Amino acid sequence: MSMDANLTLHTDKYQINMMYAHWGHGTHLHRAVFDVYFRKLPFGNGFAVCAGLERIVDYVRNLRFGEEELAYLAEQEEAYAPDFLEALRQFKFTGDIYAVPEGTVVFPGEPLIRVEAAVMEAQLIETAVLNFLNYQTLIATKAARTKQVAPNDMLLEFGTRRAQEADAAIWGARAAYLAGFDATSNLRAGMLFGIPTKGTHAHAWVQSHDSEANAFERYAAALPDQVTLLVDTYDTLKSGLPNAIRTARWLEARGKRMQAIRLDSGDLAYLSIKAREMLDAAGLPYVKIVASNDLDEHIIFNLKAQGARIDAWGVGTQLITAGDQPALGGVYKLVAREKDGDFVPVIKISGNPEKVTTPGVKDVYRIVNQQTGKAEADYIALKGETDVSQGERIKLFDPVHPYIHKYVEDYEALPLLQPIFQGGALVYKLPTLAQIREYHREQLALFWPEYLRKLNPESYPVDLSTAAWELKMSLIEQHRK
Ligand SMILES: Nc1ncnc2c1ncn2[C@@H]1O[C@H](COP(=O)(O)OP(=O)(O)OP(=O)(O)O)[C@@H](O)[C@H]1O
Ligand SMILES: O=P(O)(O)OC[C@H]1O[C@H](OP(=O)(O)OP(=O)(O)O)[C@H](O)[C@@H]1O
Ligand SMILES: O=C(O)c1cccnc1
Repeated sequence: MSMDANLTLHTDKYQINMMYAHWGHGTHLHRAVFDVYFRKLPFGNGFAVCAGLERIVDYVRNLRFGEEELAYLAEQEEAYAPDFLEALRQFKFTGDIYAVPEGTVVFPGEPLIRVEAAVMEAQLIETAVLNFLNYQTLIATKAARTKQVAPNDMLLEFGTRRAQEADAAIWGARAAYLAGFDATSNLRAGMLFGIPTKGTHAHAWVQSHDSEANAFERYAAALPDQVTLLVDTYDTLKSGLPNAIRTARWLEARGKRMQAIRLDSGDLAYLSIKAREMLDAAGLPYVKIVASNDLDEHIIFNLKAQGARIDAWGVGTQLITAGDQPALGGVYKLVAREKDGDFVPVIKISGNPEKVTTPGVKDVYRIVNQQTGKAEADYIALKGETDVSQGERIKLFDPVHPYIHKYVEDYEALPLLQPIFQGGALVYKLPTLAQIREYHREQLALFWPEYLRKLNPESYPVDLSTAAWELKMSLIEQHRK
């Protein structure tokens, strides 16, 4: 079997089964509209950072059932009819996709992607779209939290060895970078995406020499412009620091400057403060201090509160695995379907009000106050509602407590969903990763700090238009009868 990625069968079997059943009944080309959204923010954060679109675009463009895929499907116990497999041979994505650009600050309950396509096409892509979007958005959000506690420090992504396999490592590195990390240790992520790469050395380098002093010197001799020395193999303050200081002097004598030392165990606050004193006393104020060792945003925040003198943070396991919450629960829900040539809205009812879907084909607008330049709410309107897109007075109300409301008129409505595919053709120019990173930074500036803070943030309003709300209520009512 070739491992070259044809991702077309990167889907749940039930999608193919539904496609087959639609095909058998002749409904496979009926159009359907699906929304992608998540219901709950991860990590107790006040926002999420949308990521995954670039991978989704690549996936959708390359959807094809090749011989290997078709032969495999032919073996399945479902006994799919040969004519169905022939139809799959012709398959391509011919639908429309709208999506929120990567780096956008997003909130629960709002569509991040809208797929309008033949139901067979829309169904096939559900699994992969969620797989990409959920993971990358989760890691970008975790990275944004880390960036928030160390906004002016260097953040290094070190997670590959602990990541949930290879794709997670590289796409996680990319997600971390777009949300504010400065570099990754993964060279392939660097090569594929243009992320800056950085590397120090491991304990193995020190252990593979007779002495730490000798190890440091030989490392400095080999890479004199990129010297960061790991000082904790034997005794950080008694051995690692003095040896590193000697190496820095050795480099100075050759006209070079040592970049940094790295601390990877022990009390990082205490050790960094002591190390800073020793480096400064040795006339080496330019030598920076890197720390690593199971770091996350909480430990970094704590270390800073303790006065740690750390300039750069290597963050691995907790970031790349989103250790404290390893999944985002983004869902893909049918909101409208074609019937007699028209779209009719559909709903999914649930005893849990959060799980009742919002029917209809919808757009999402970010309502930005013209006076303050800050976002006031996101506003979900039915496609074709013109008051919001034309900046007329709109009513903002809490969909859970609709009596809490206000009217706004002095606003700019920024549409969040952008056309990505139209009739199967890519119509979106993918931004560069540098542009996404910059855009993400600008996004944060749109929000009041109370929505962004790491602990107990205010919840940002995501509102429905009156028409969208009434449609939802009427479908709920209809199903109660
Ligand atoms: N001053 C500090 N305040 C809070 N947490 C800290 C502080 N210093 C280090 N930590 C964190 O505490 C944890 C310490 O891990 P652990 O108990 O395994 O100690 P260690 O120093 O790594 O020991 P080992 O030598 O076995 O690696 C790490 O997550 C580290 O980042
Ligand atoms: O702690 P994380 O946030 O996951 O960051 C990555 C970790 O990976 C390395 O340790 P490892 O013990 O794998 O190798 P080493 O011998 O280089 O320390 C490095 O020293 C970090 O501690
Ligand atoms: O360069 C480093 O120091 C590094 C890279 C990956 C994991 N831990 C450390």
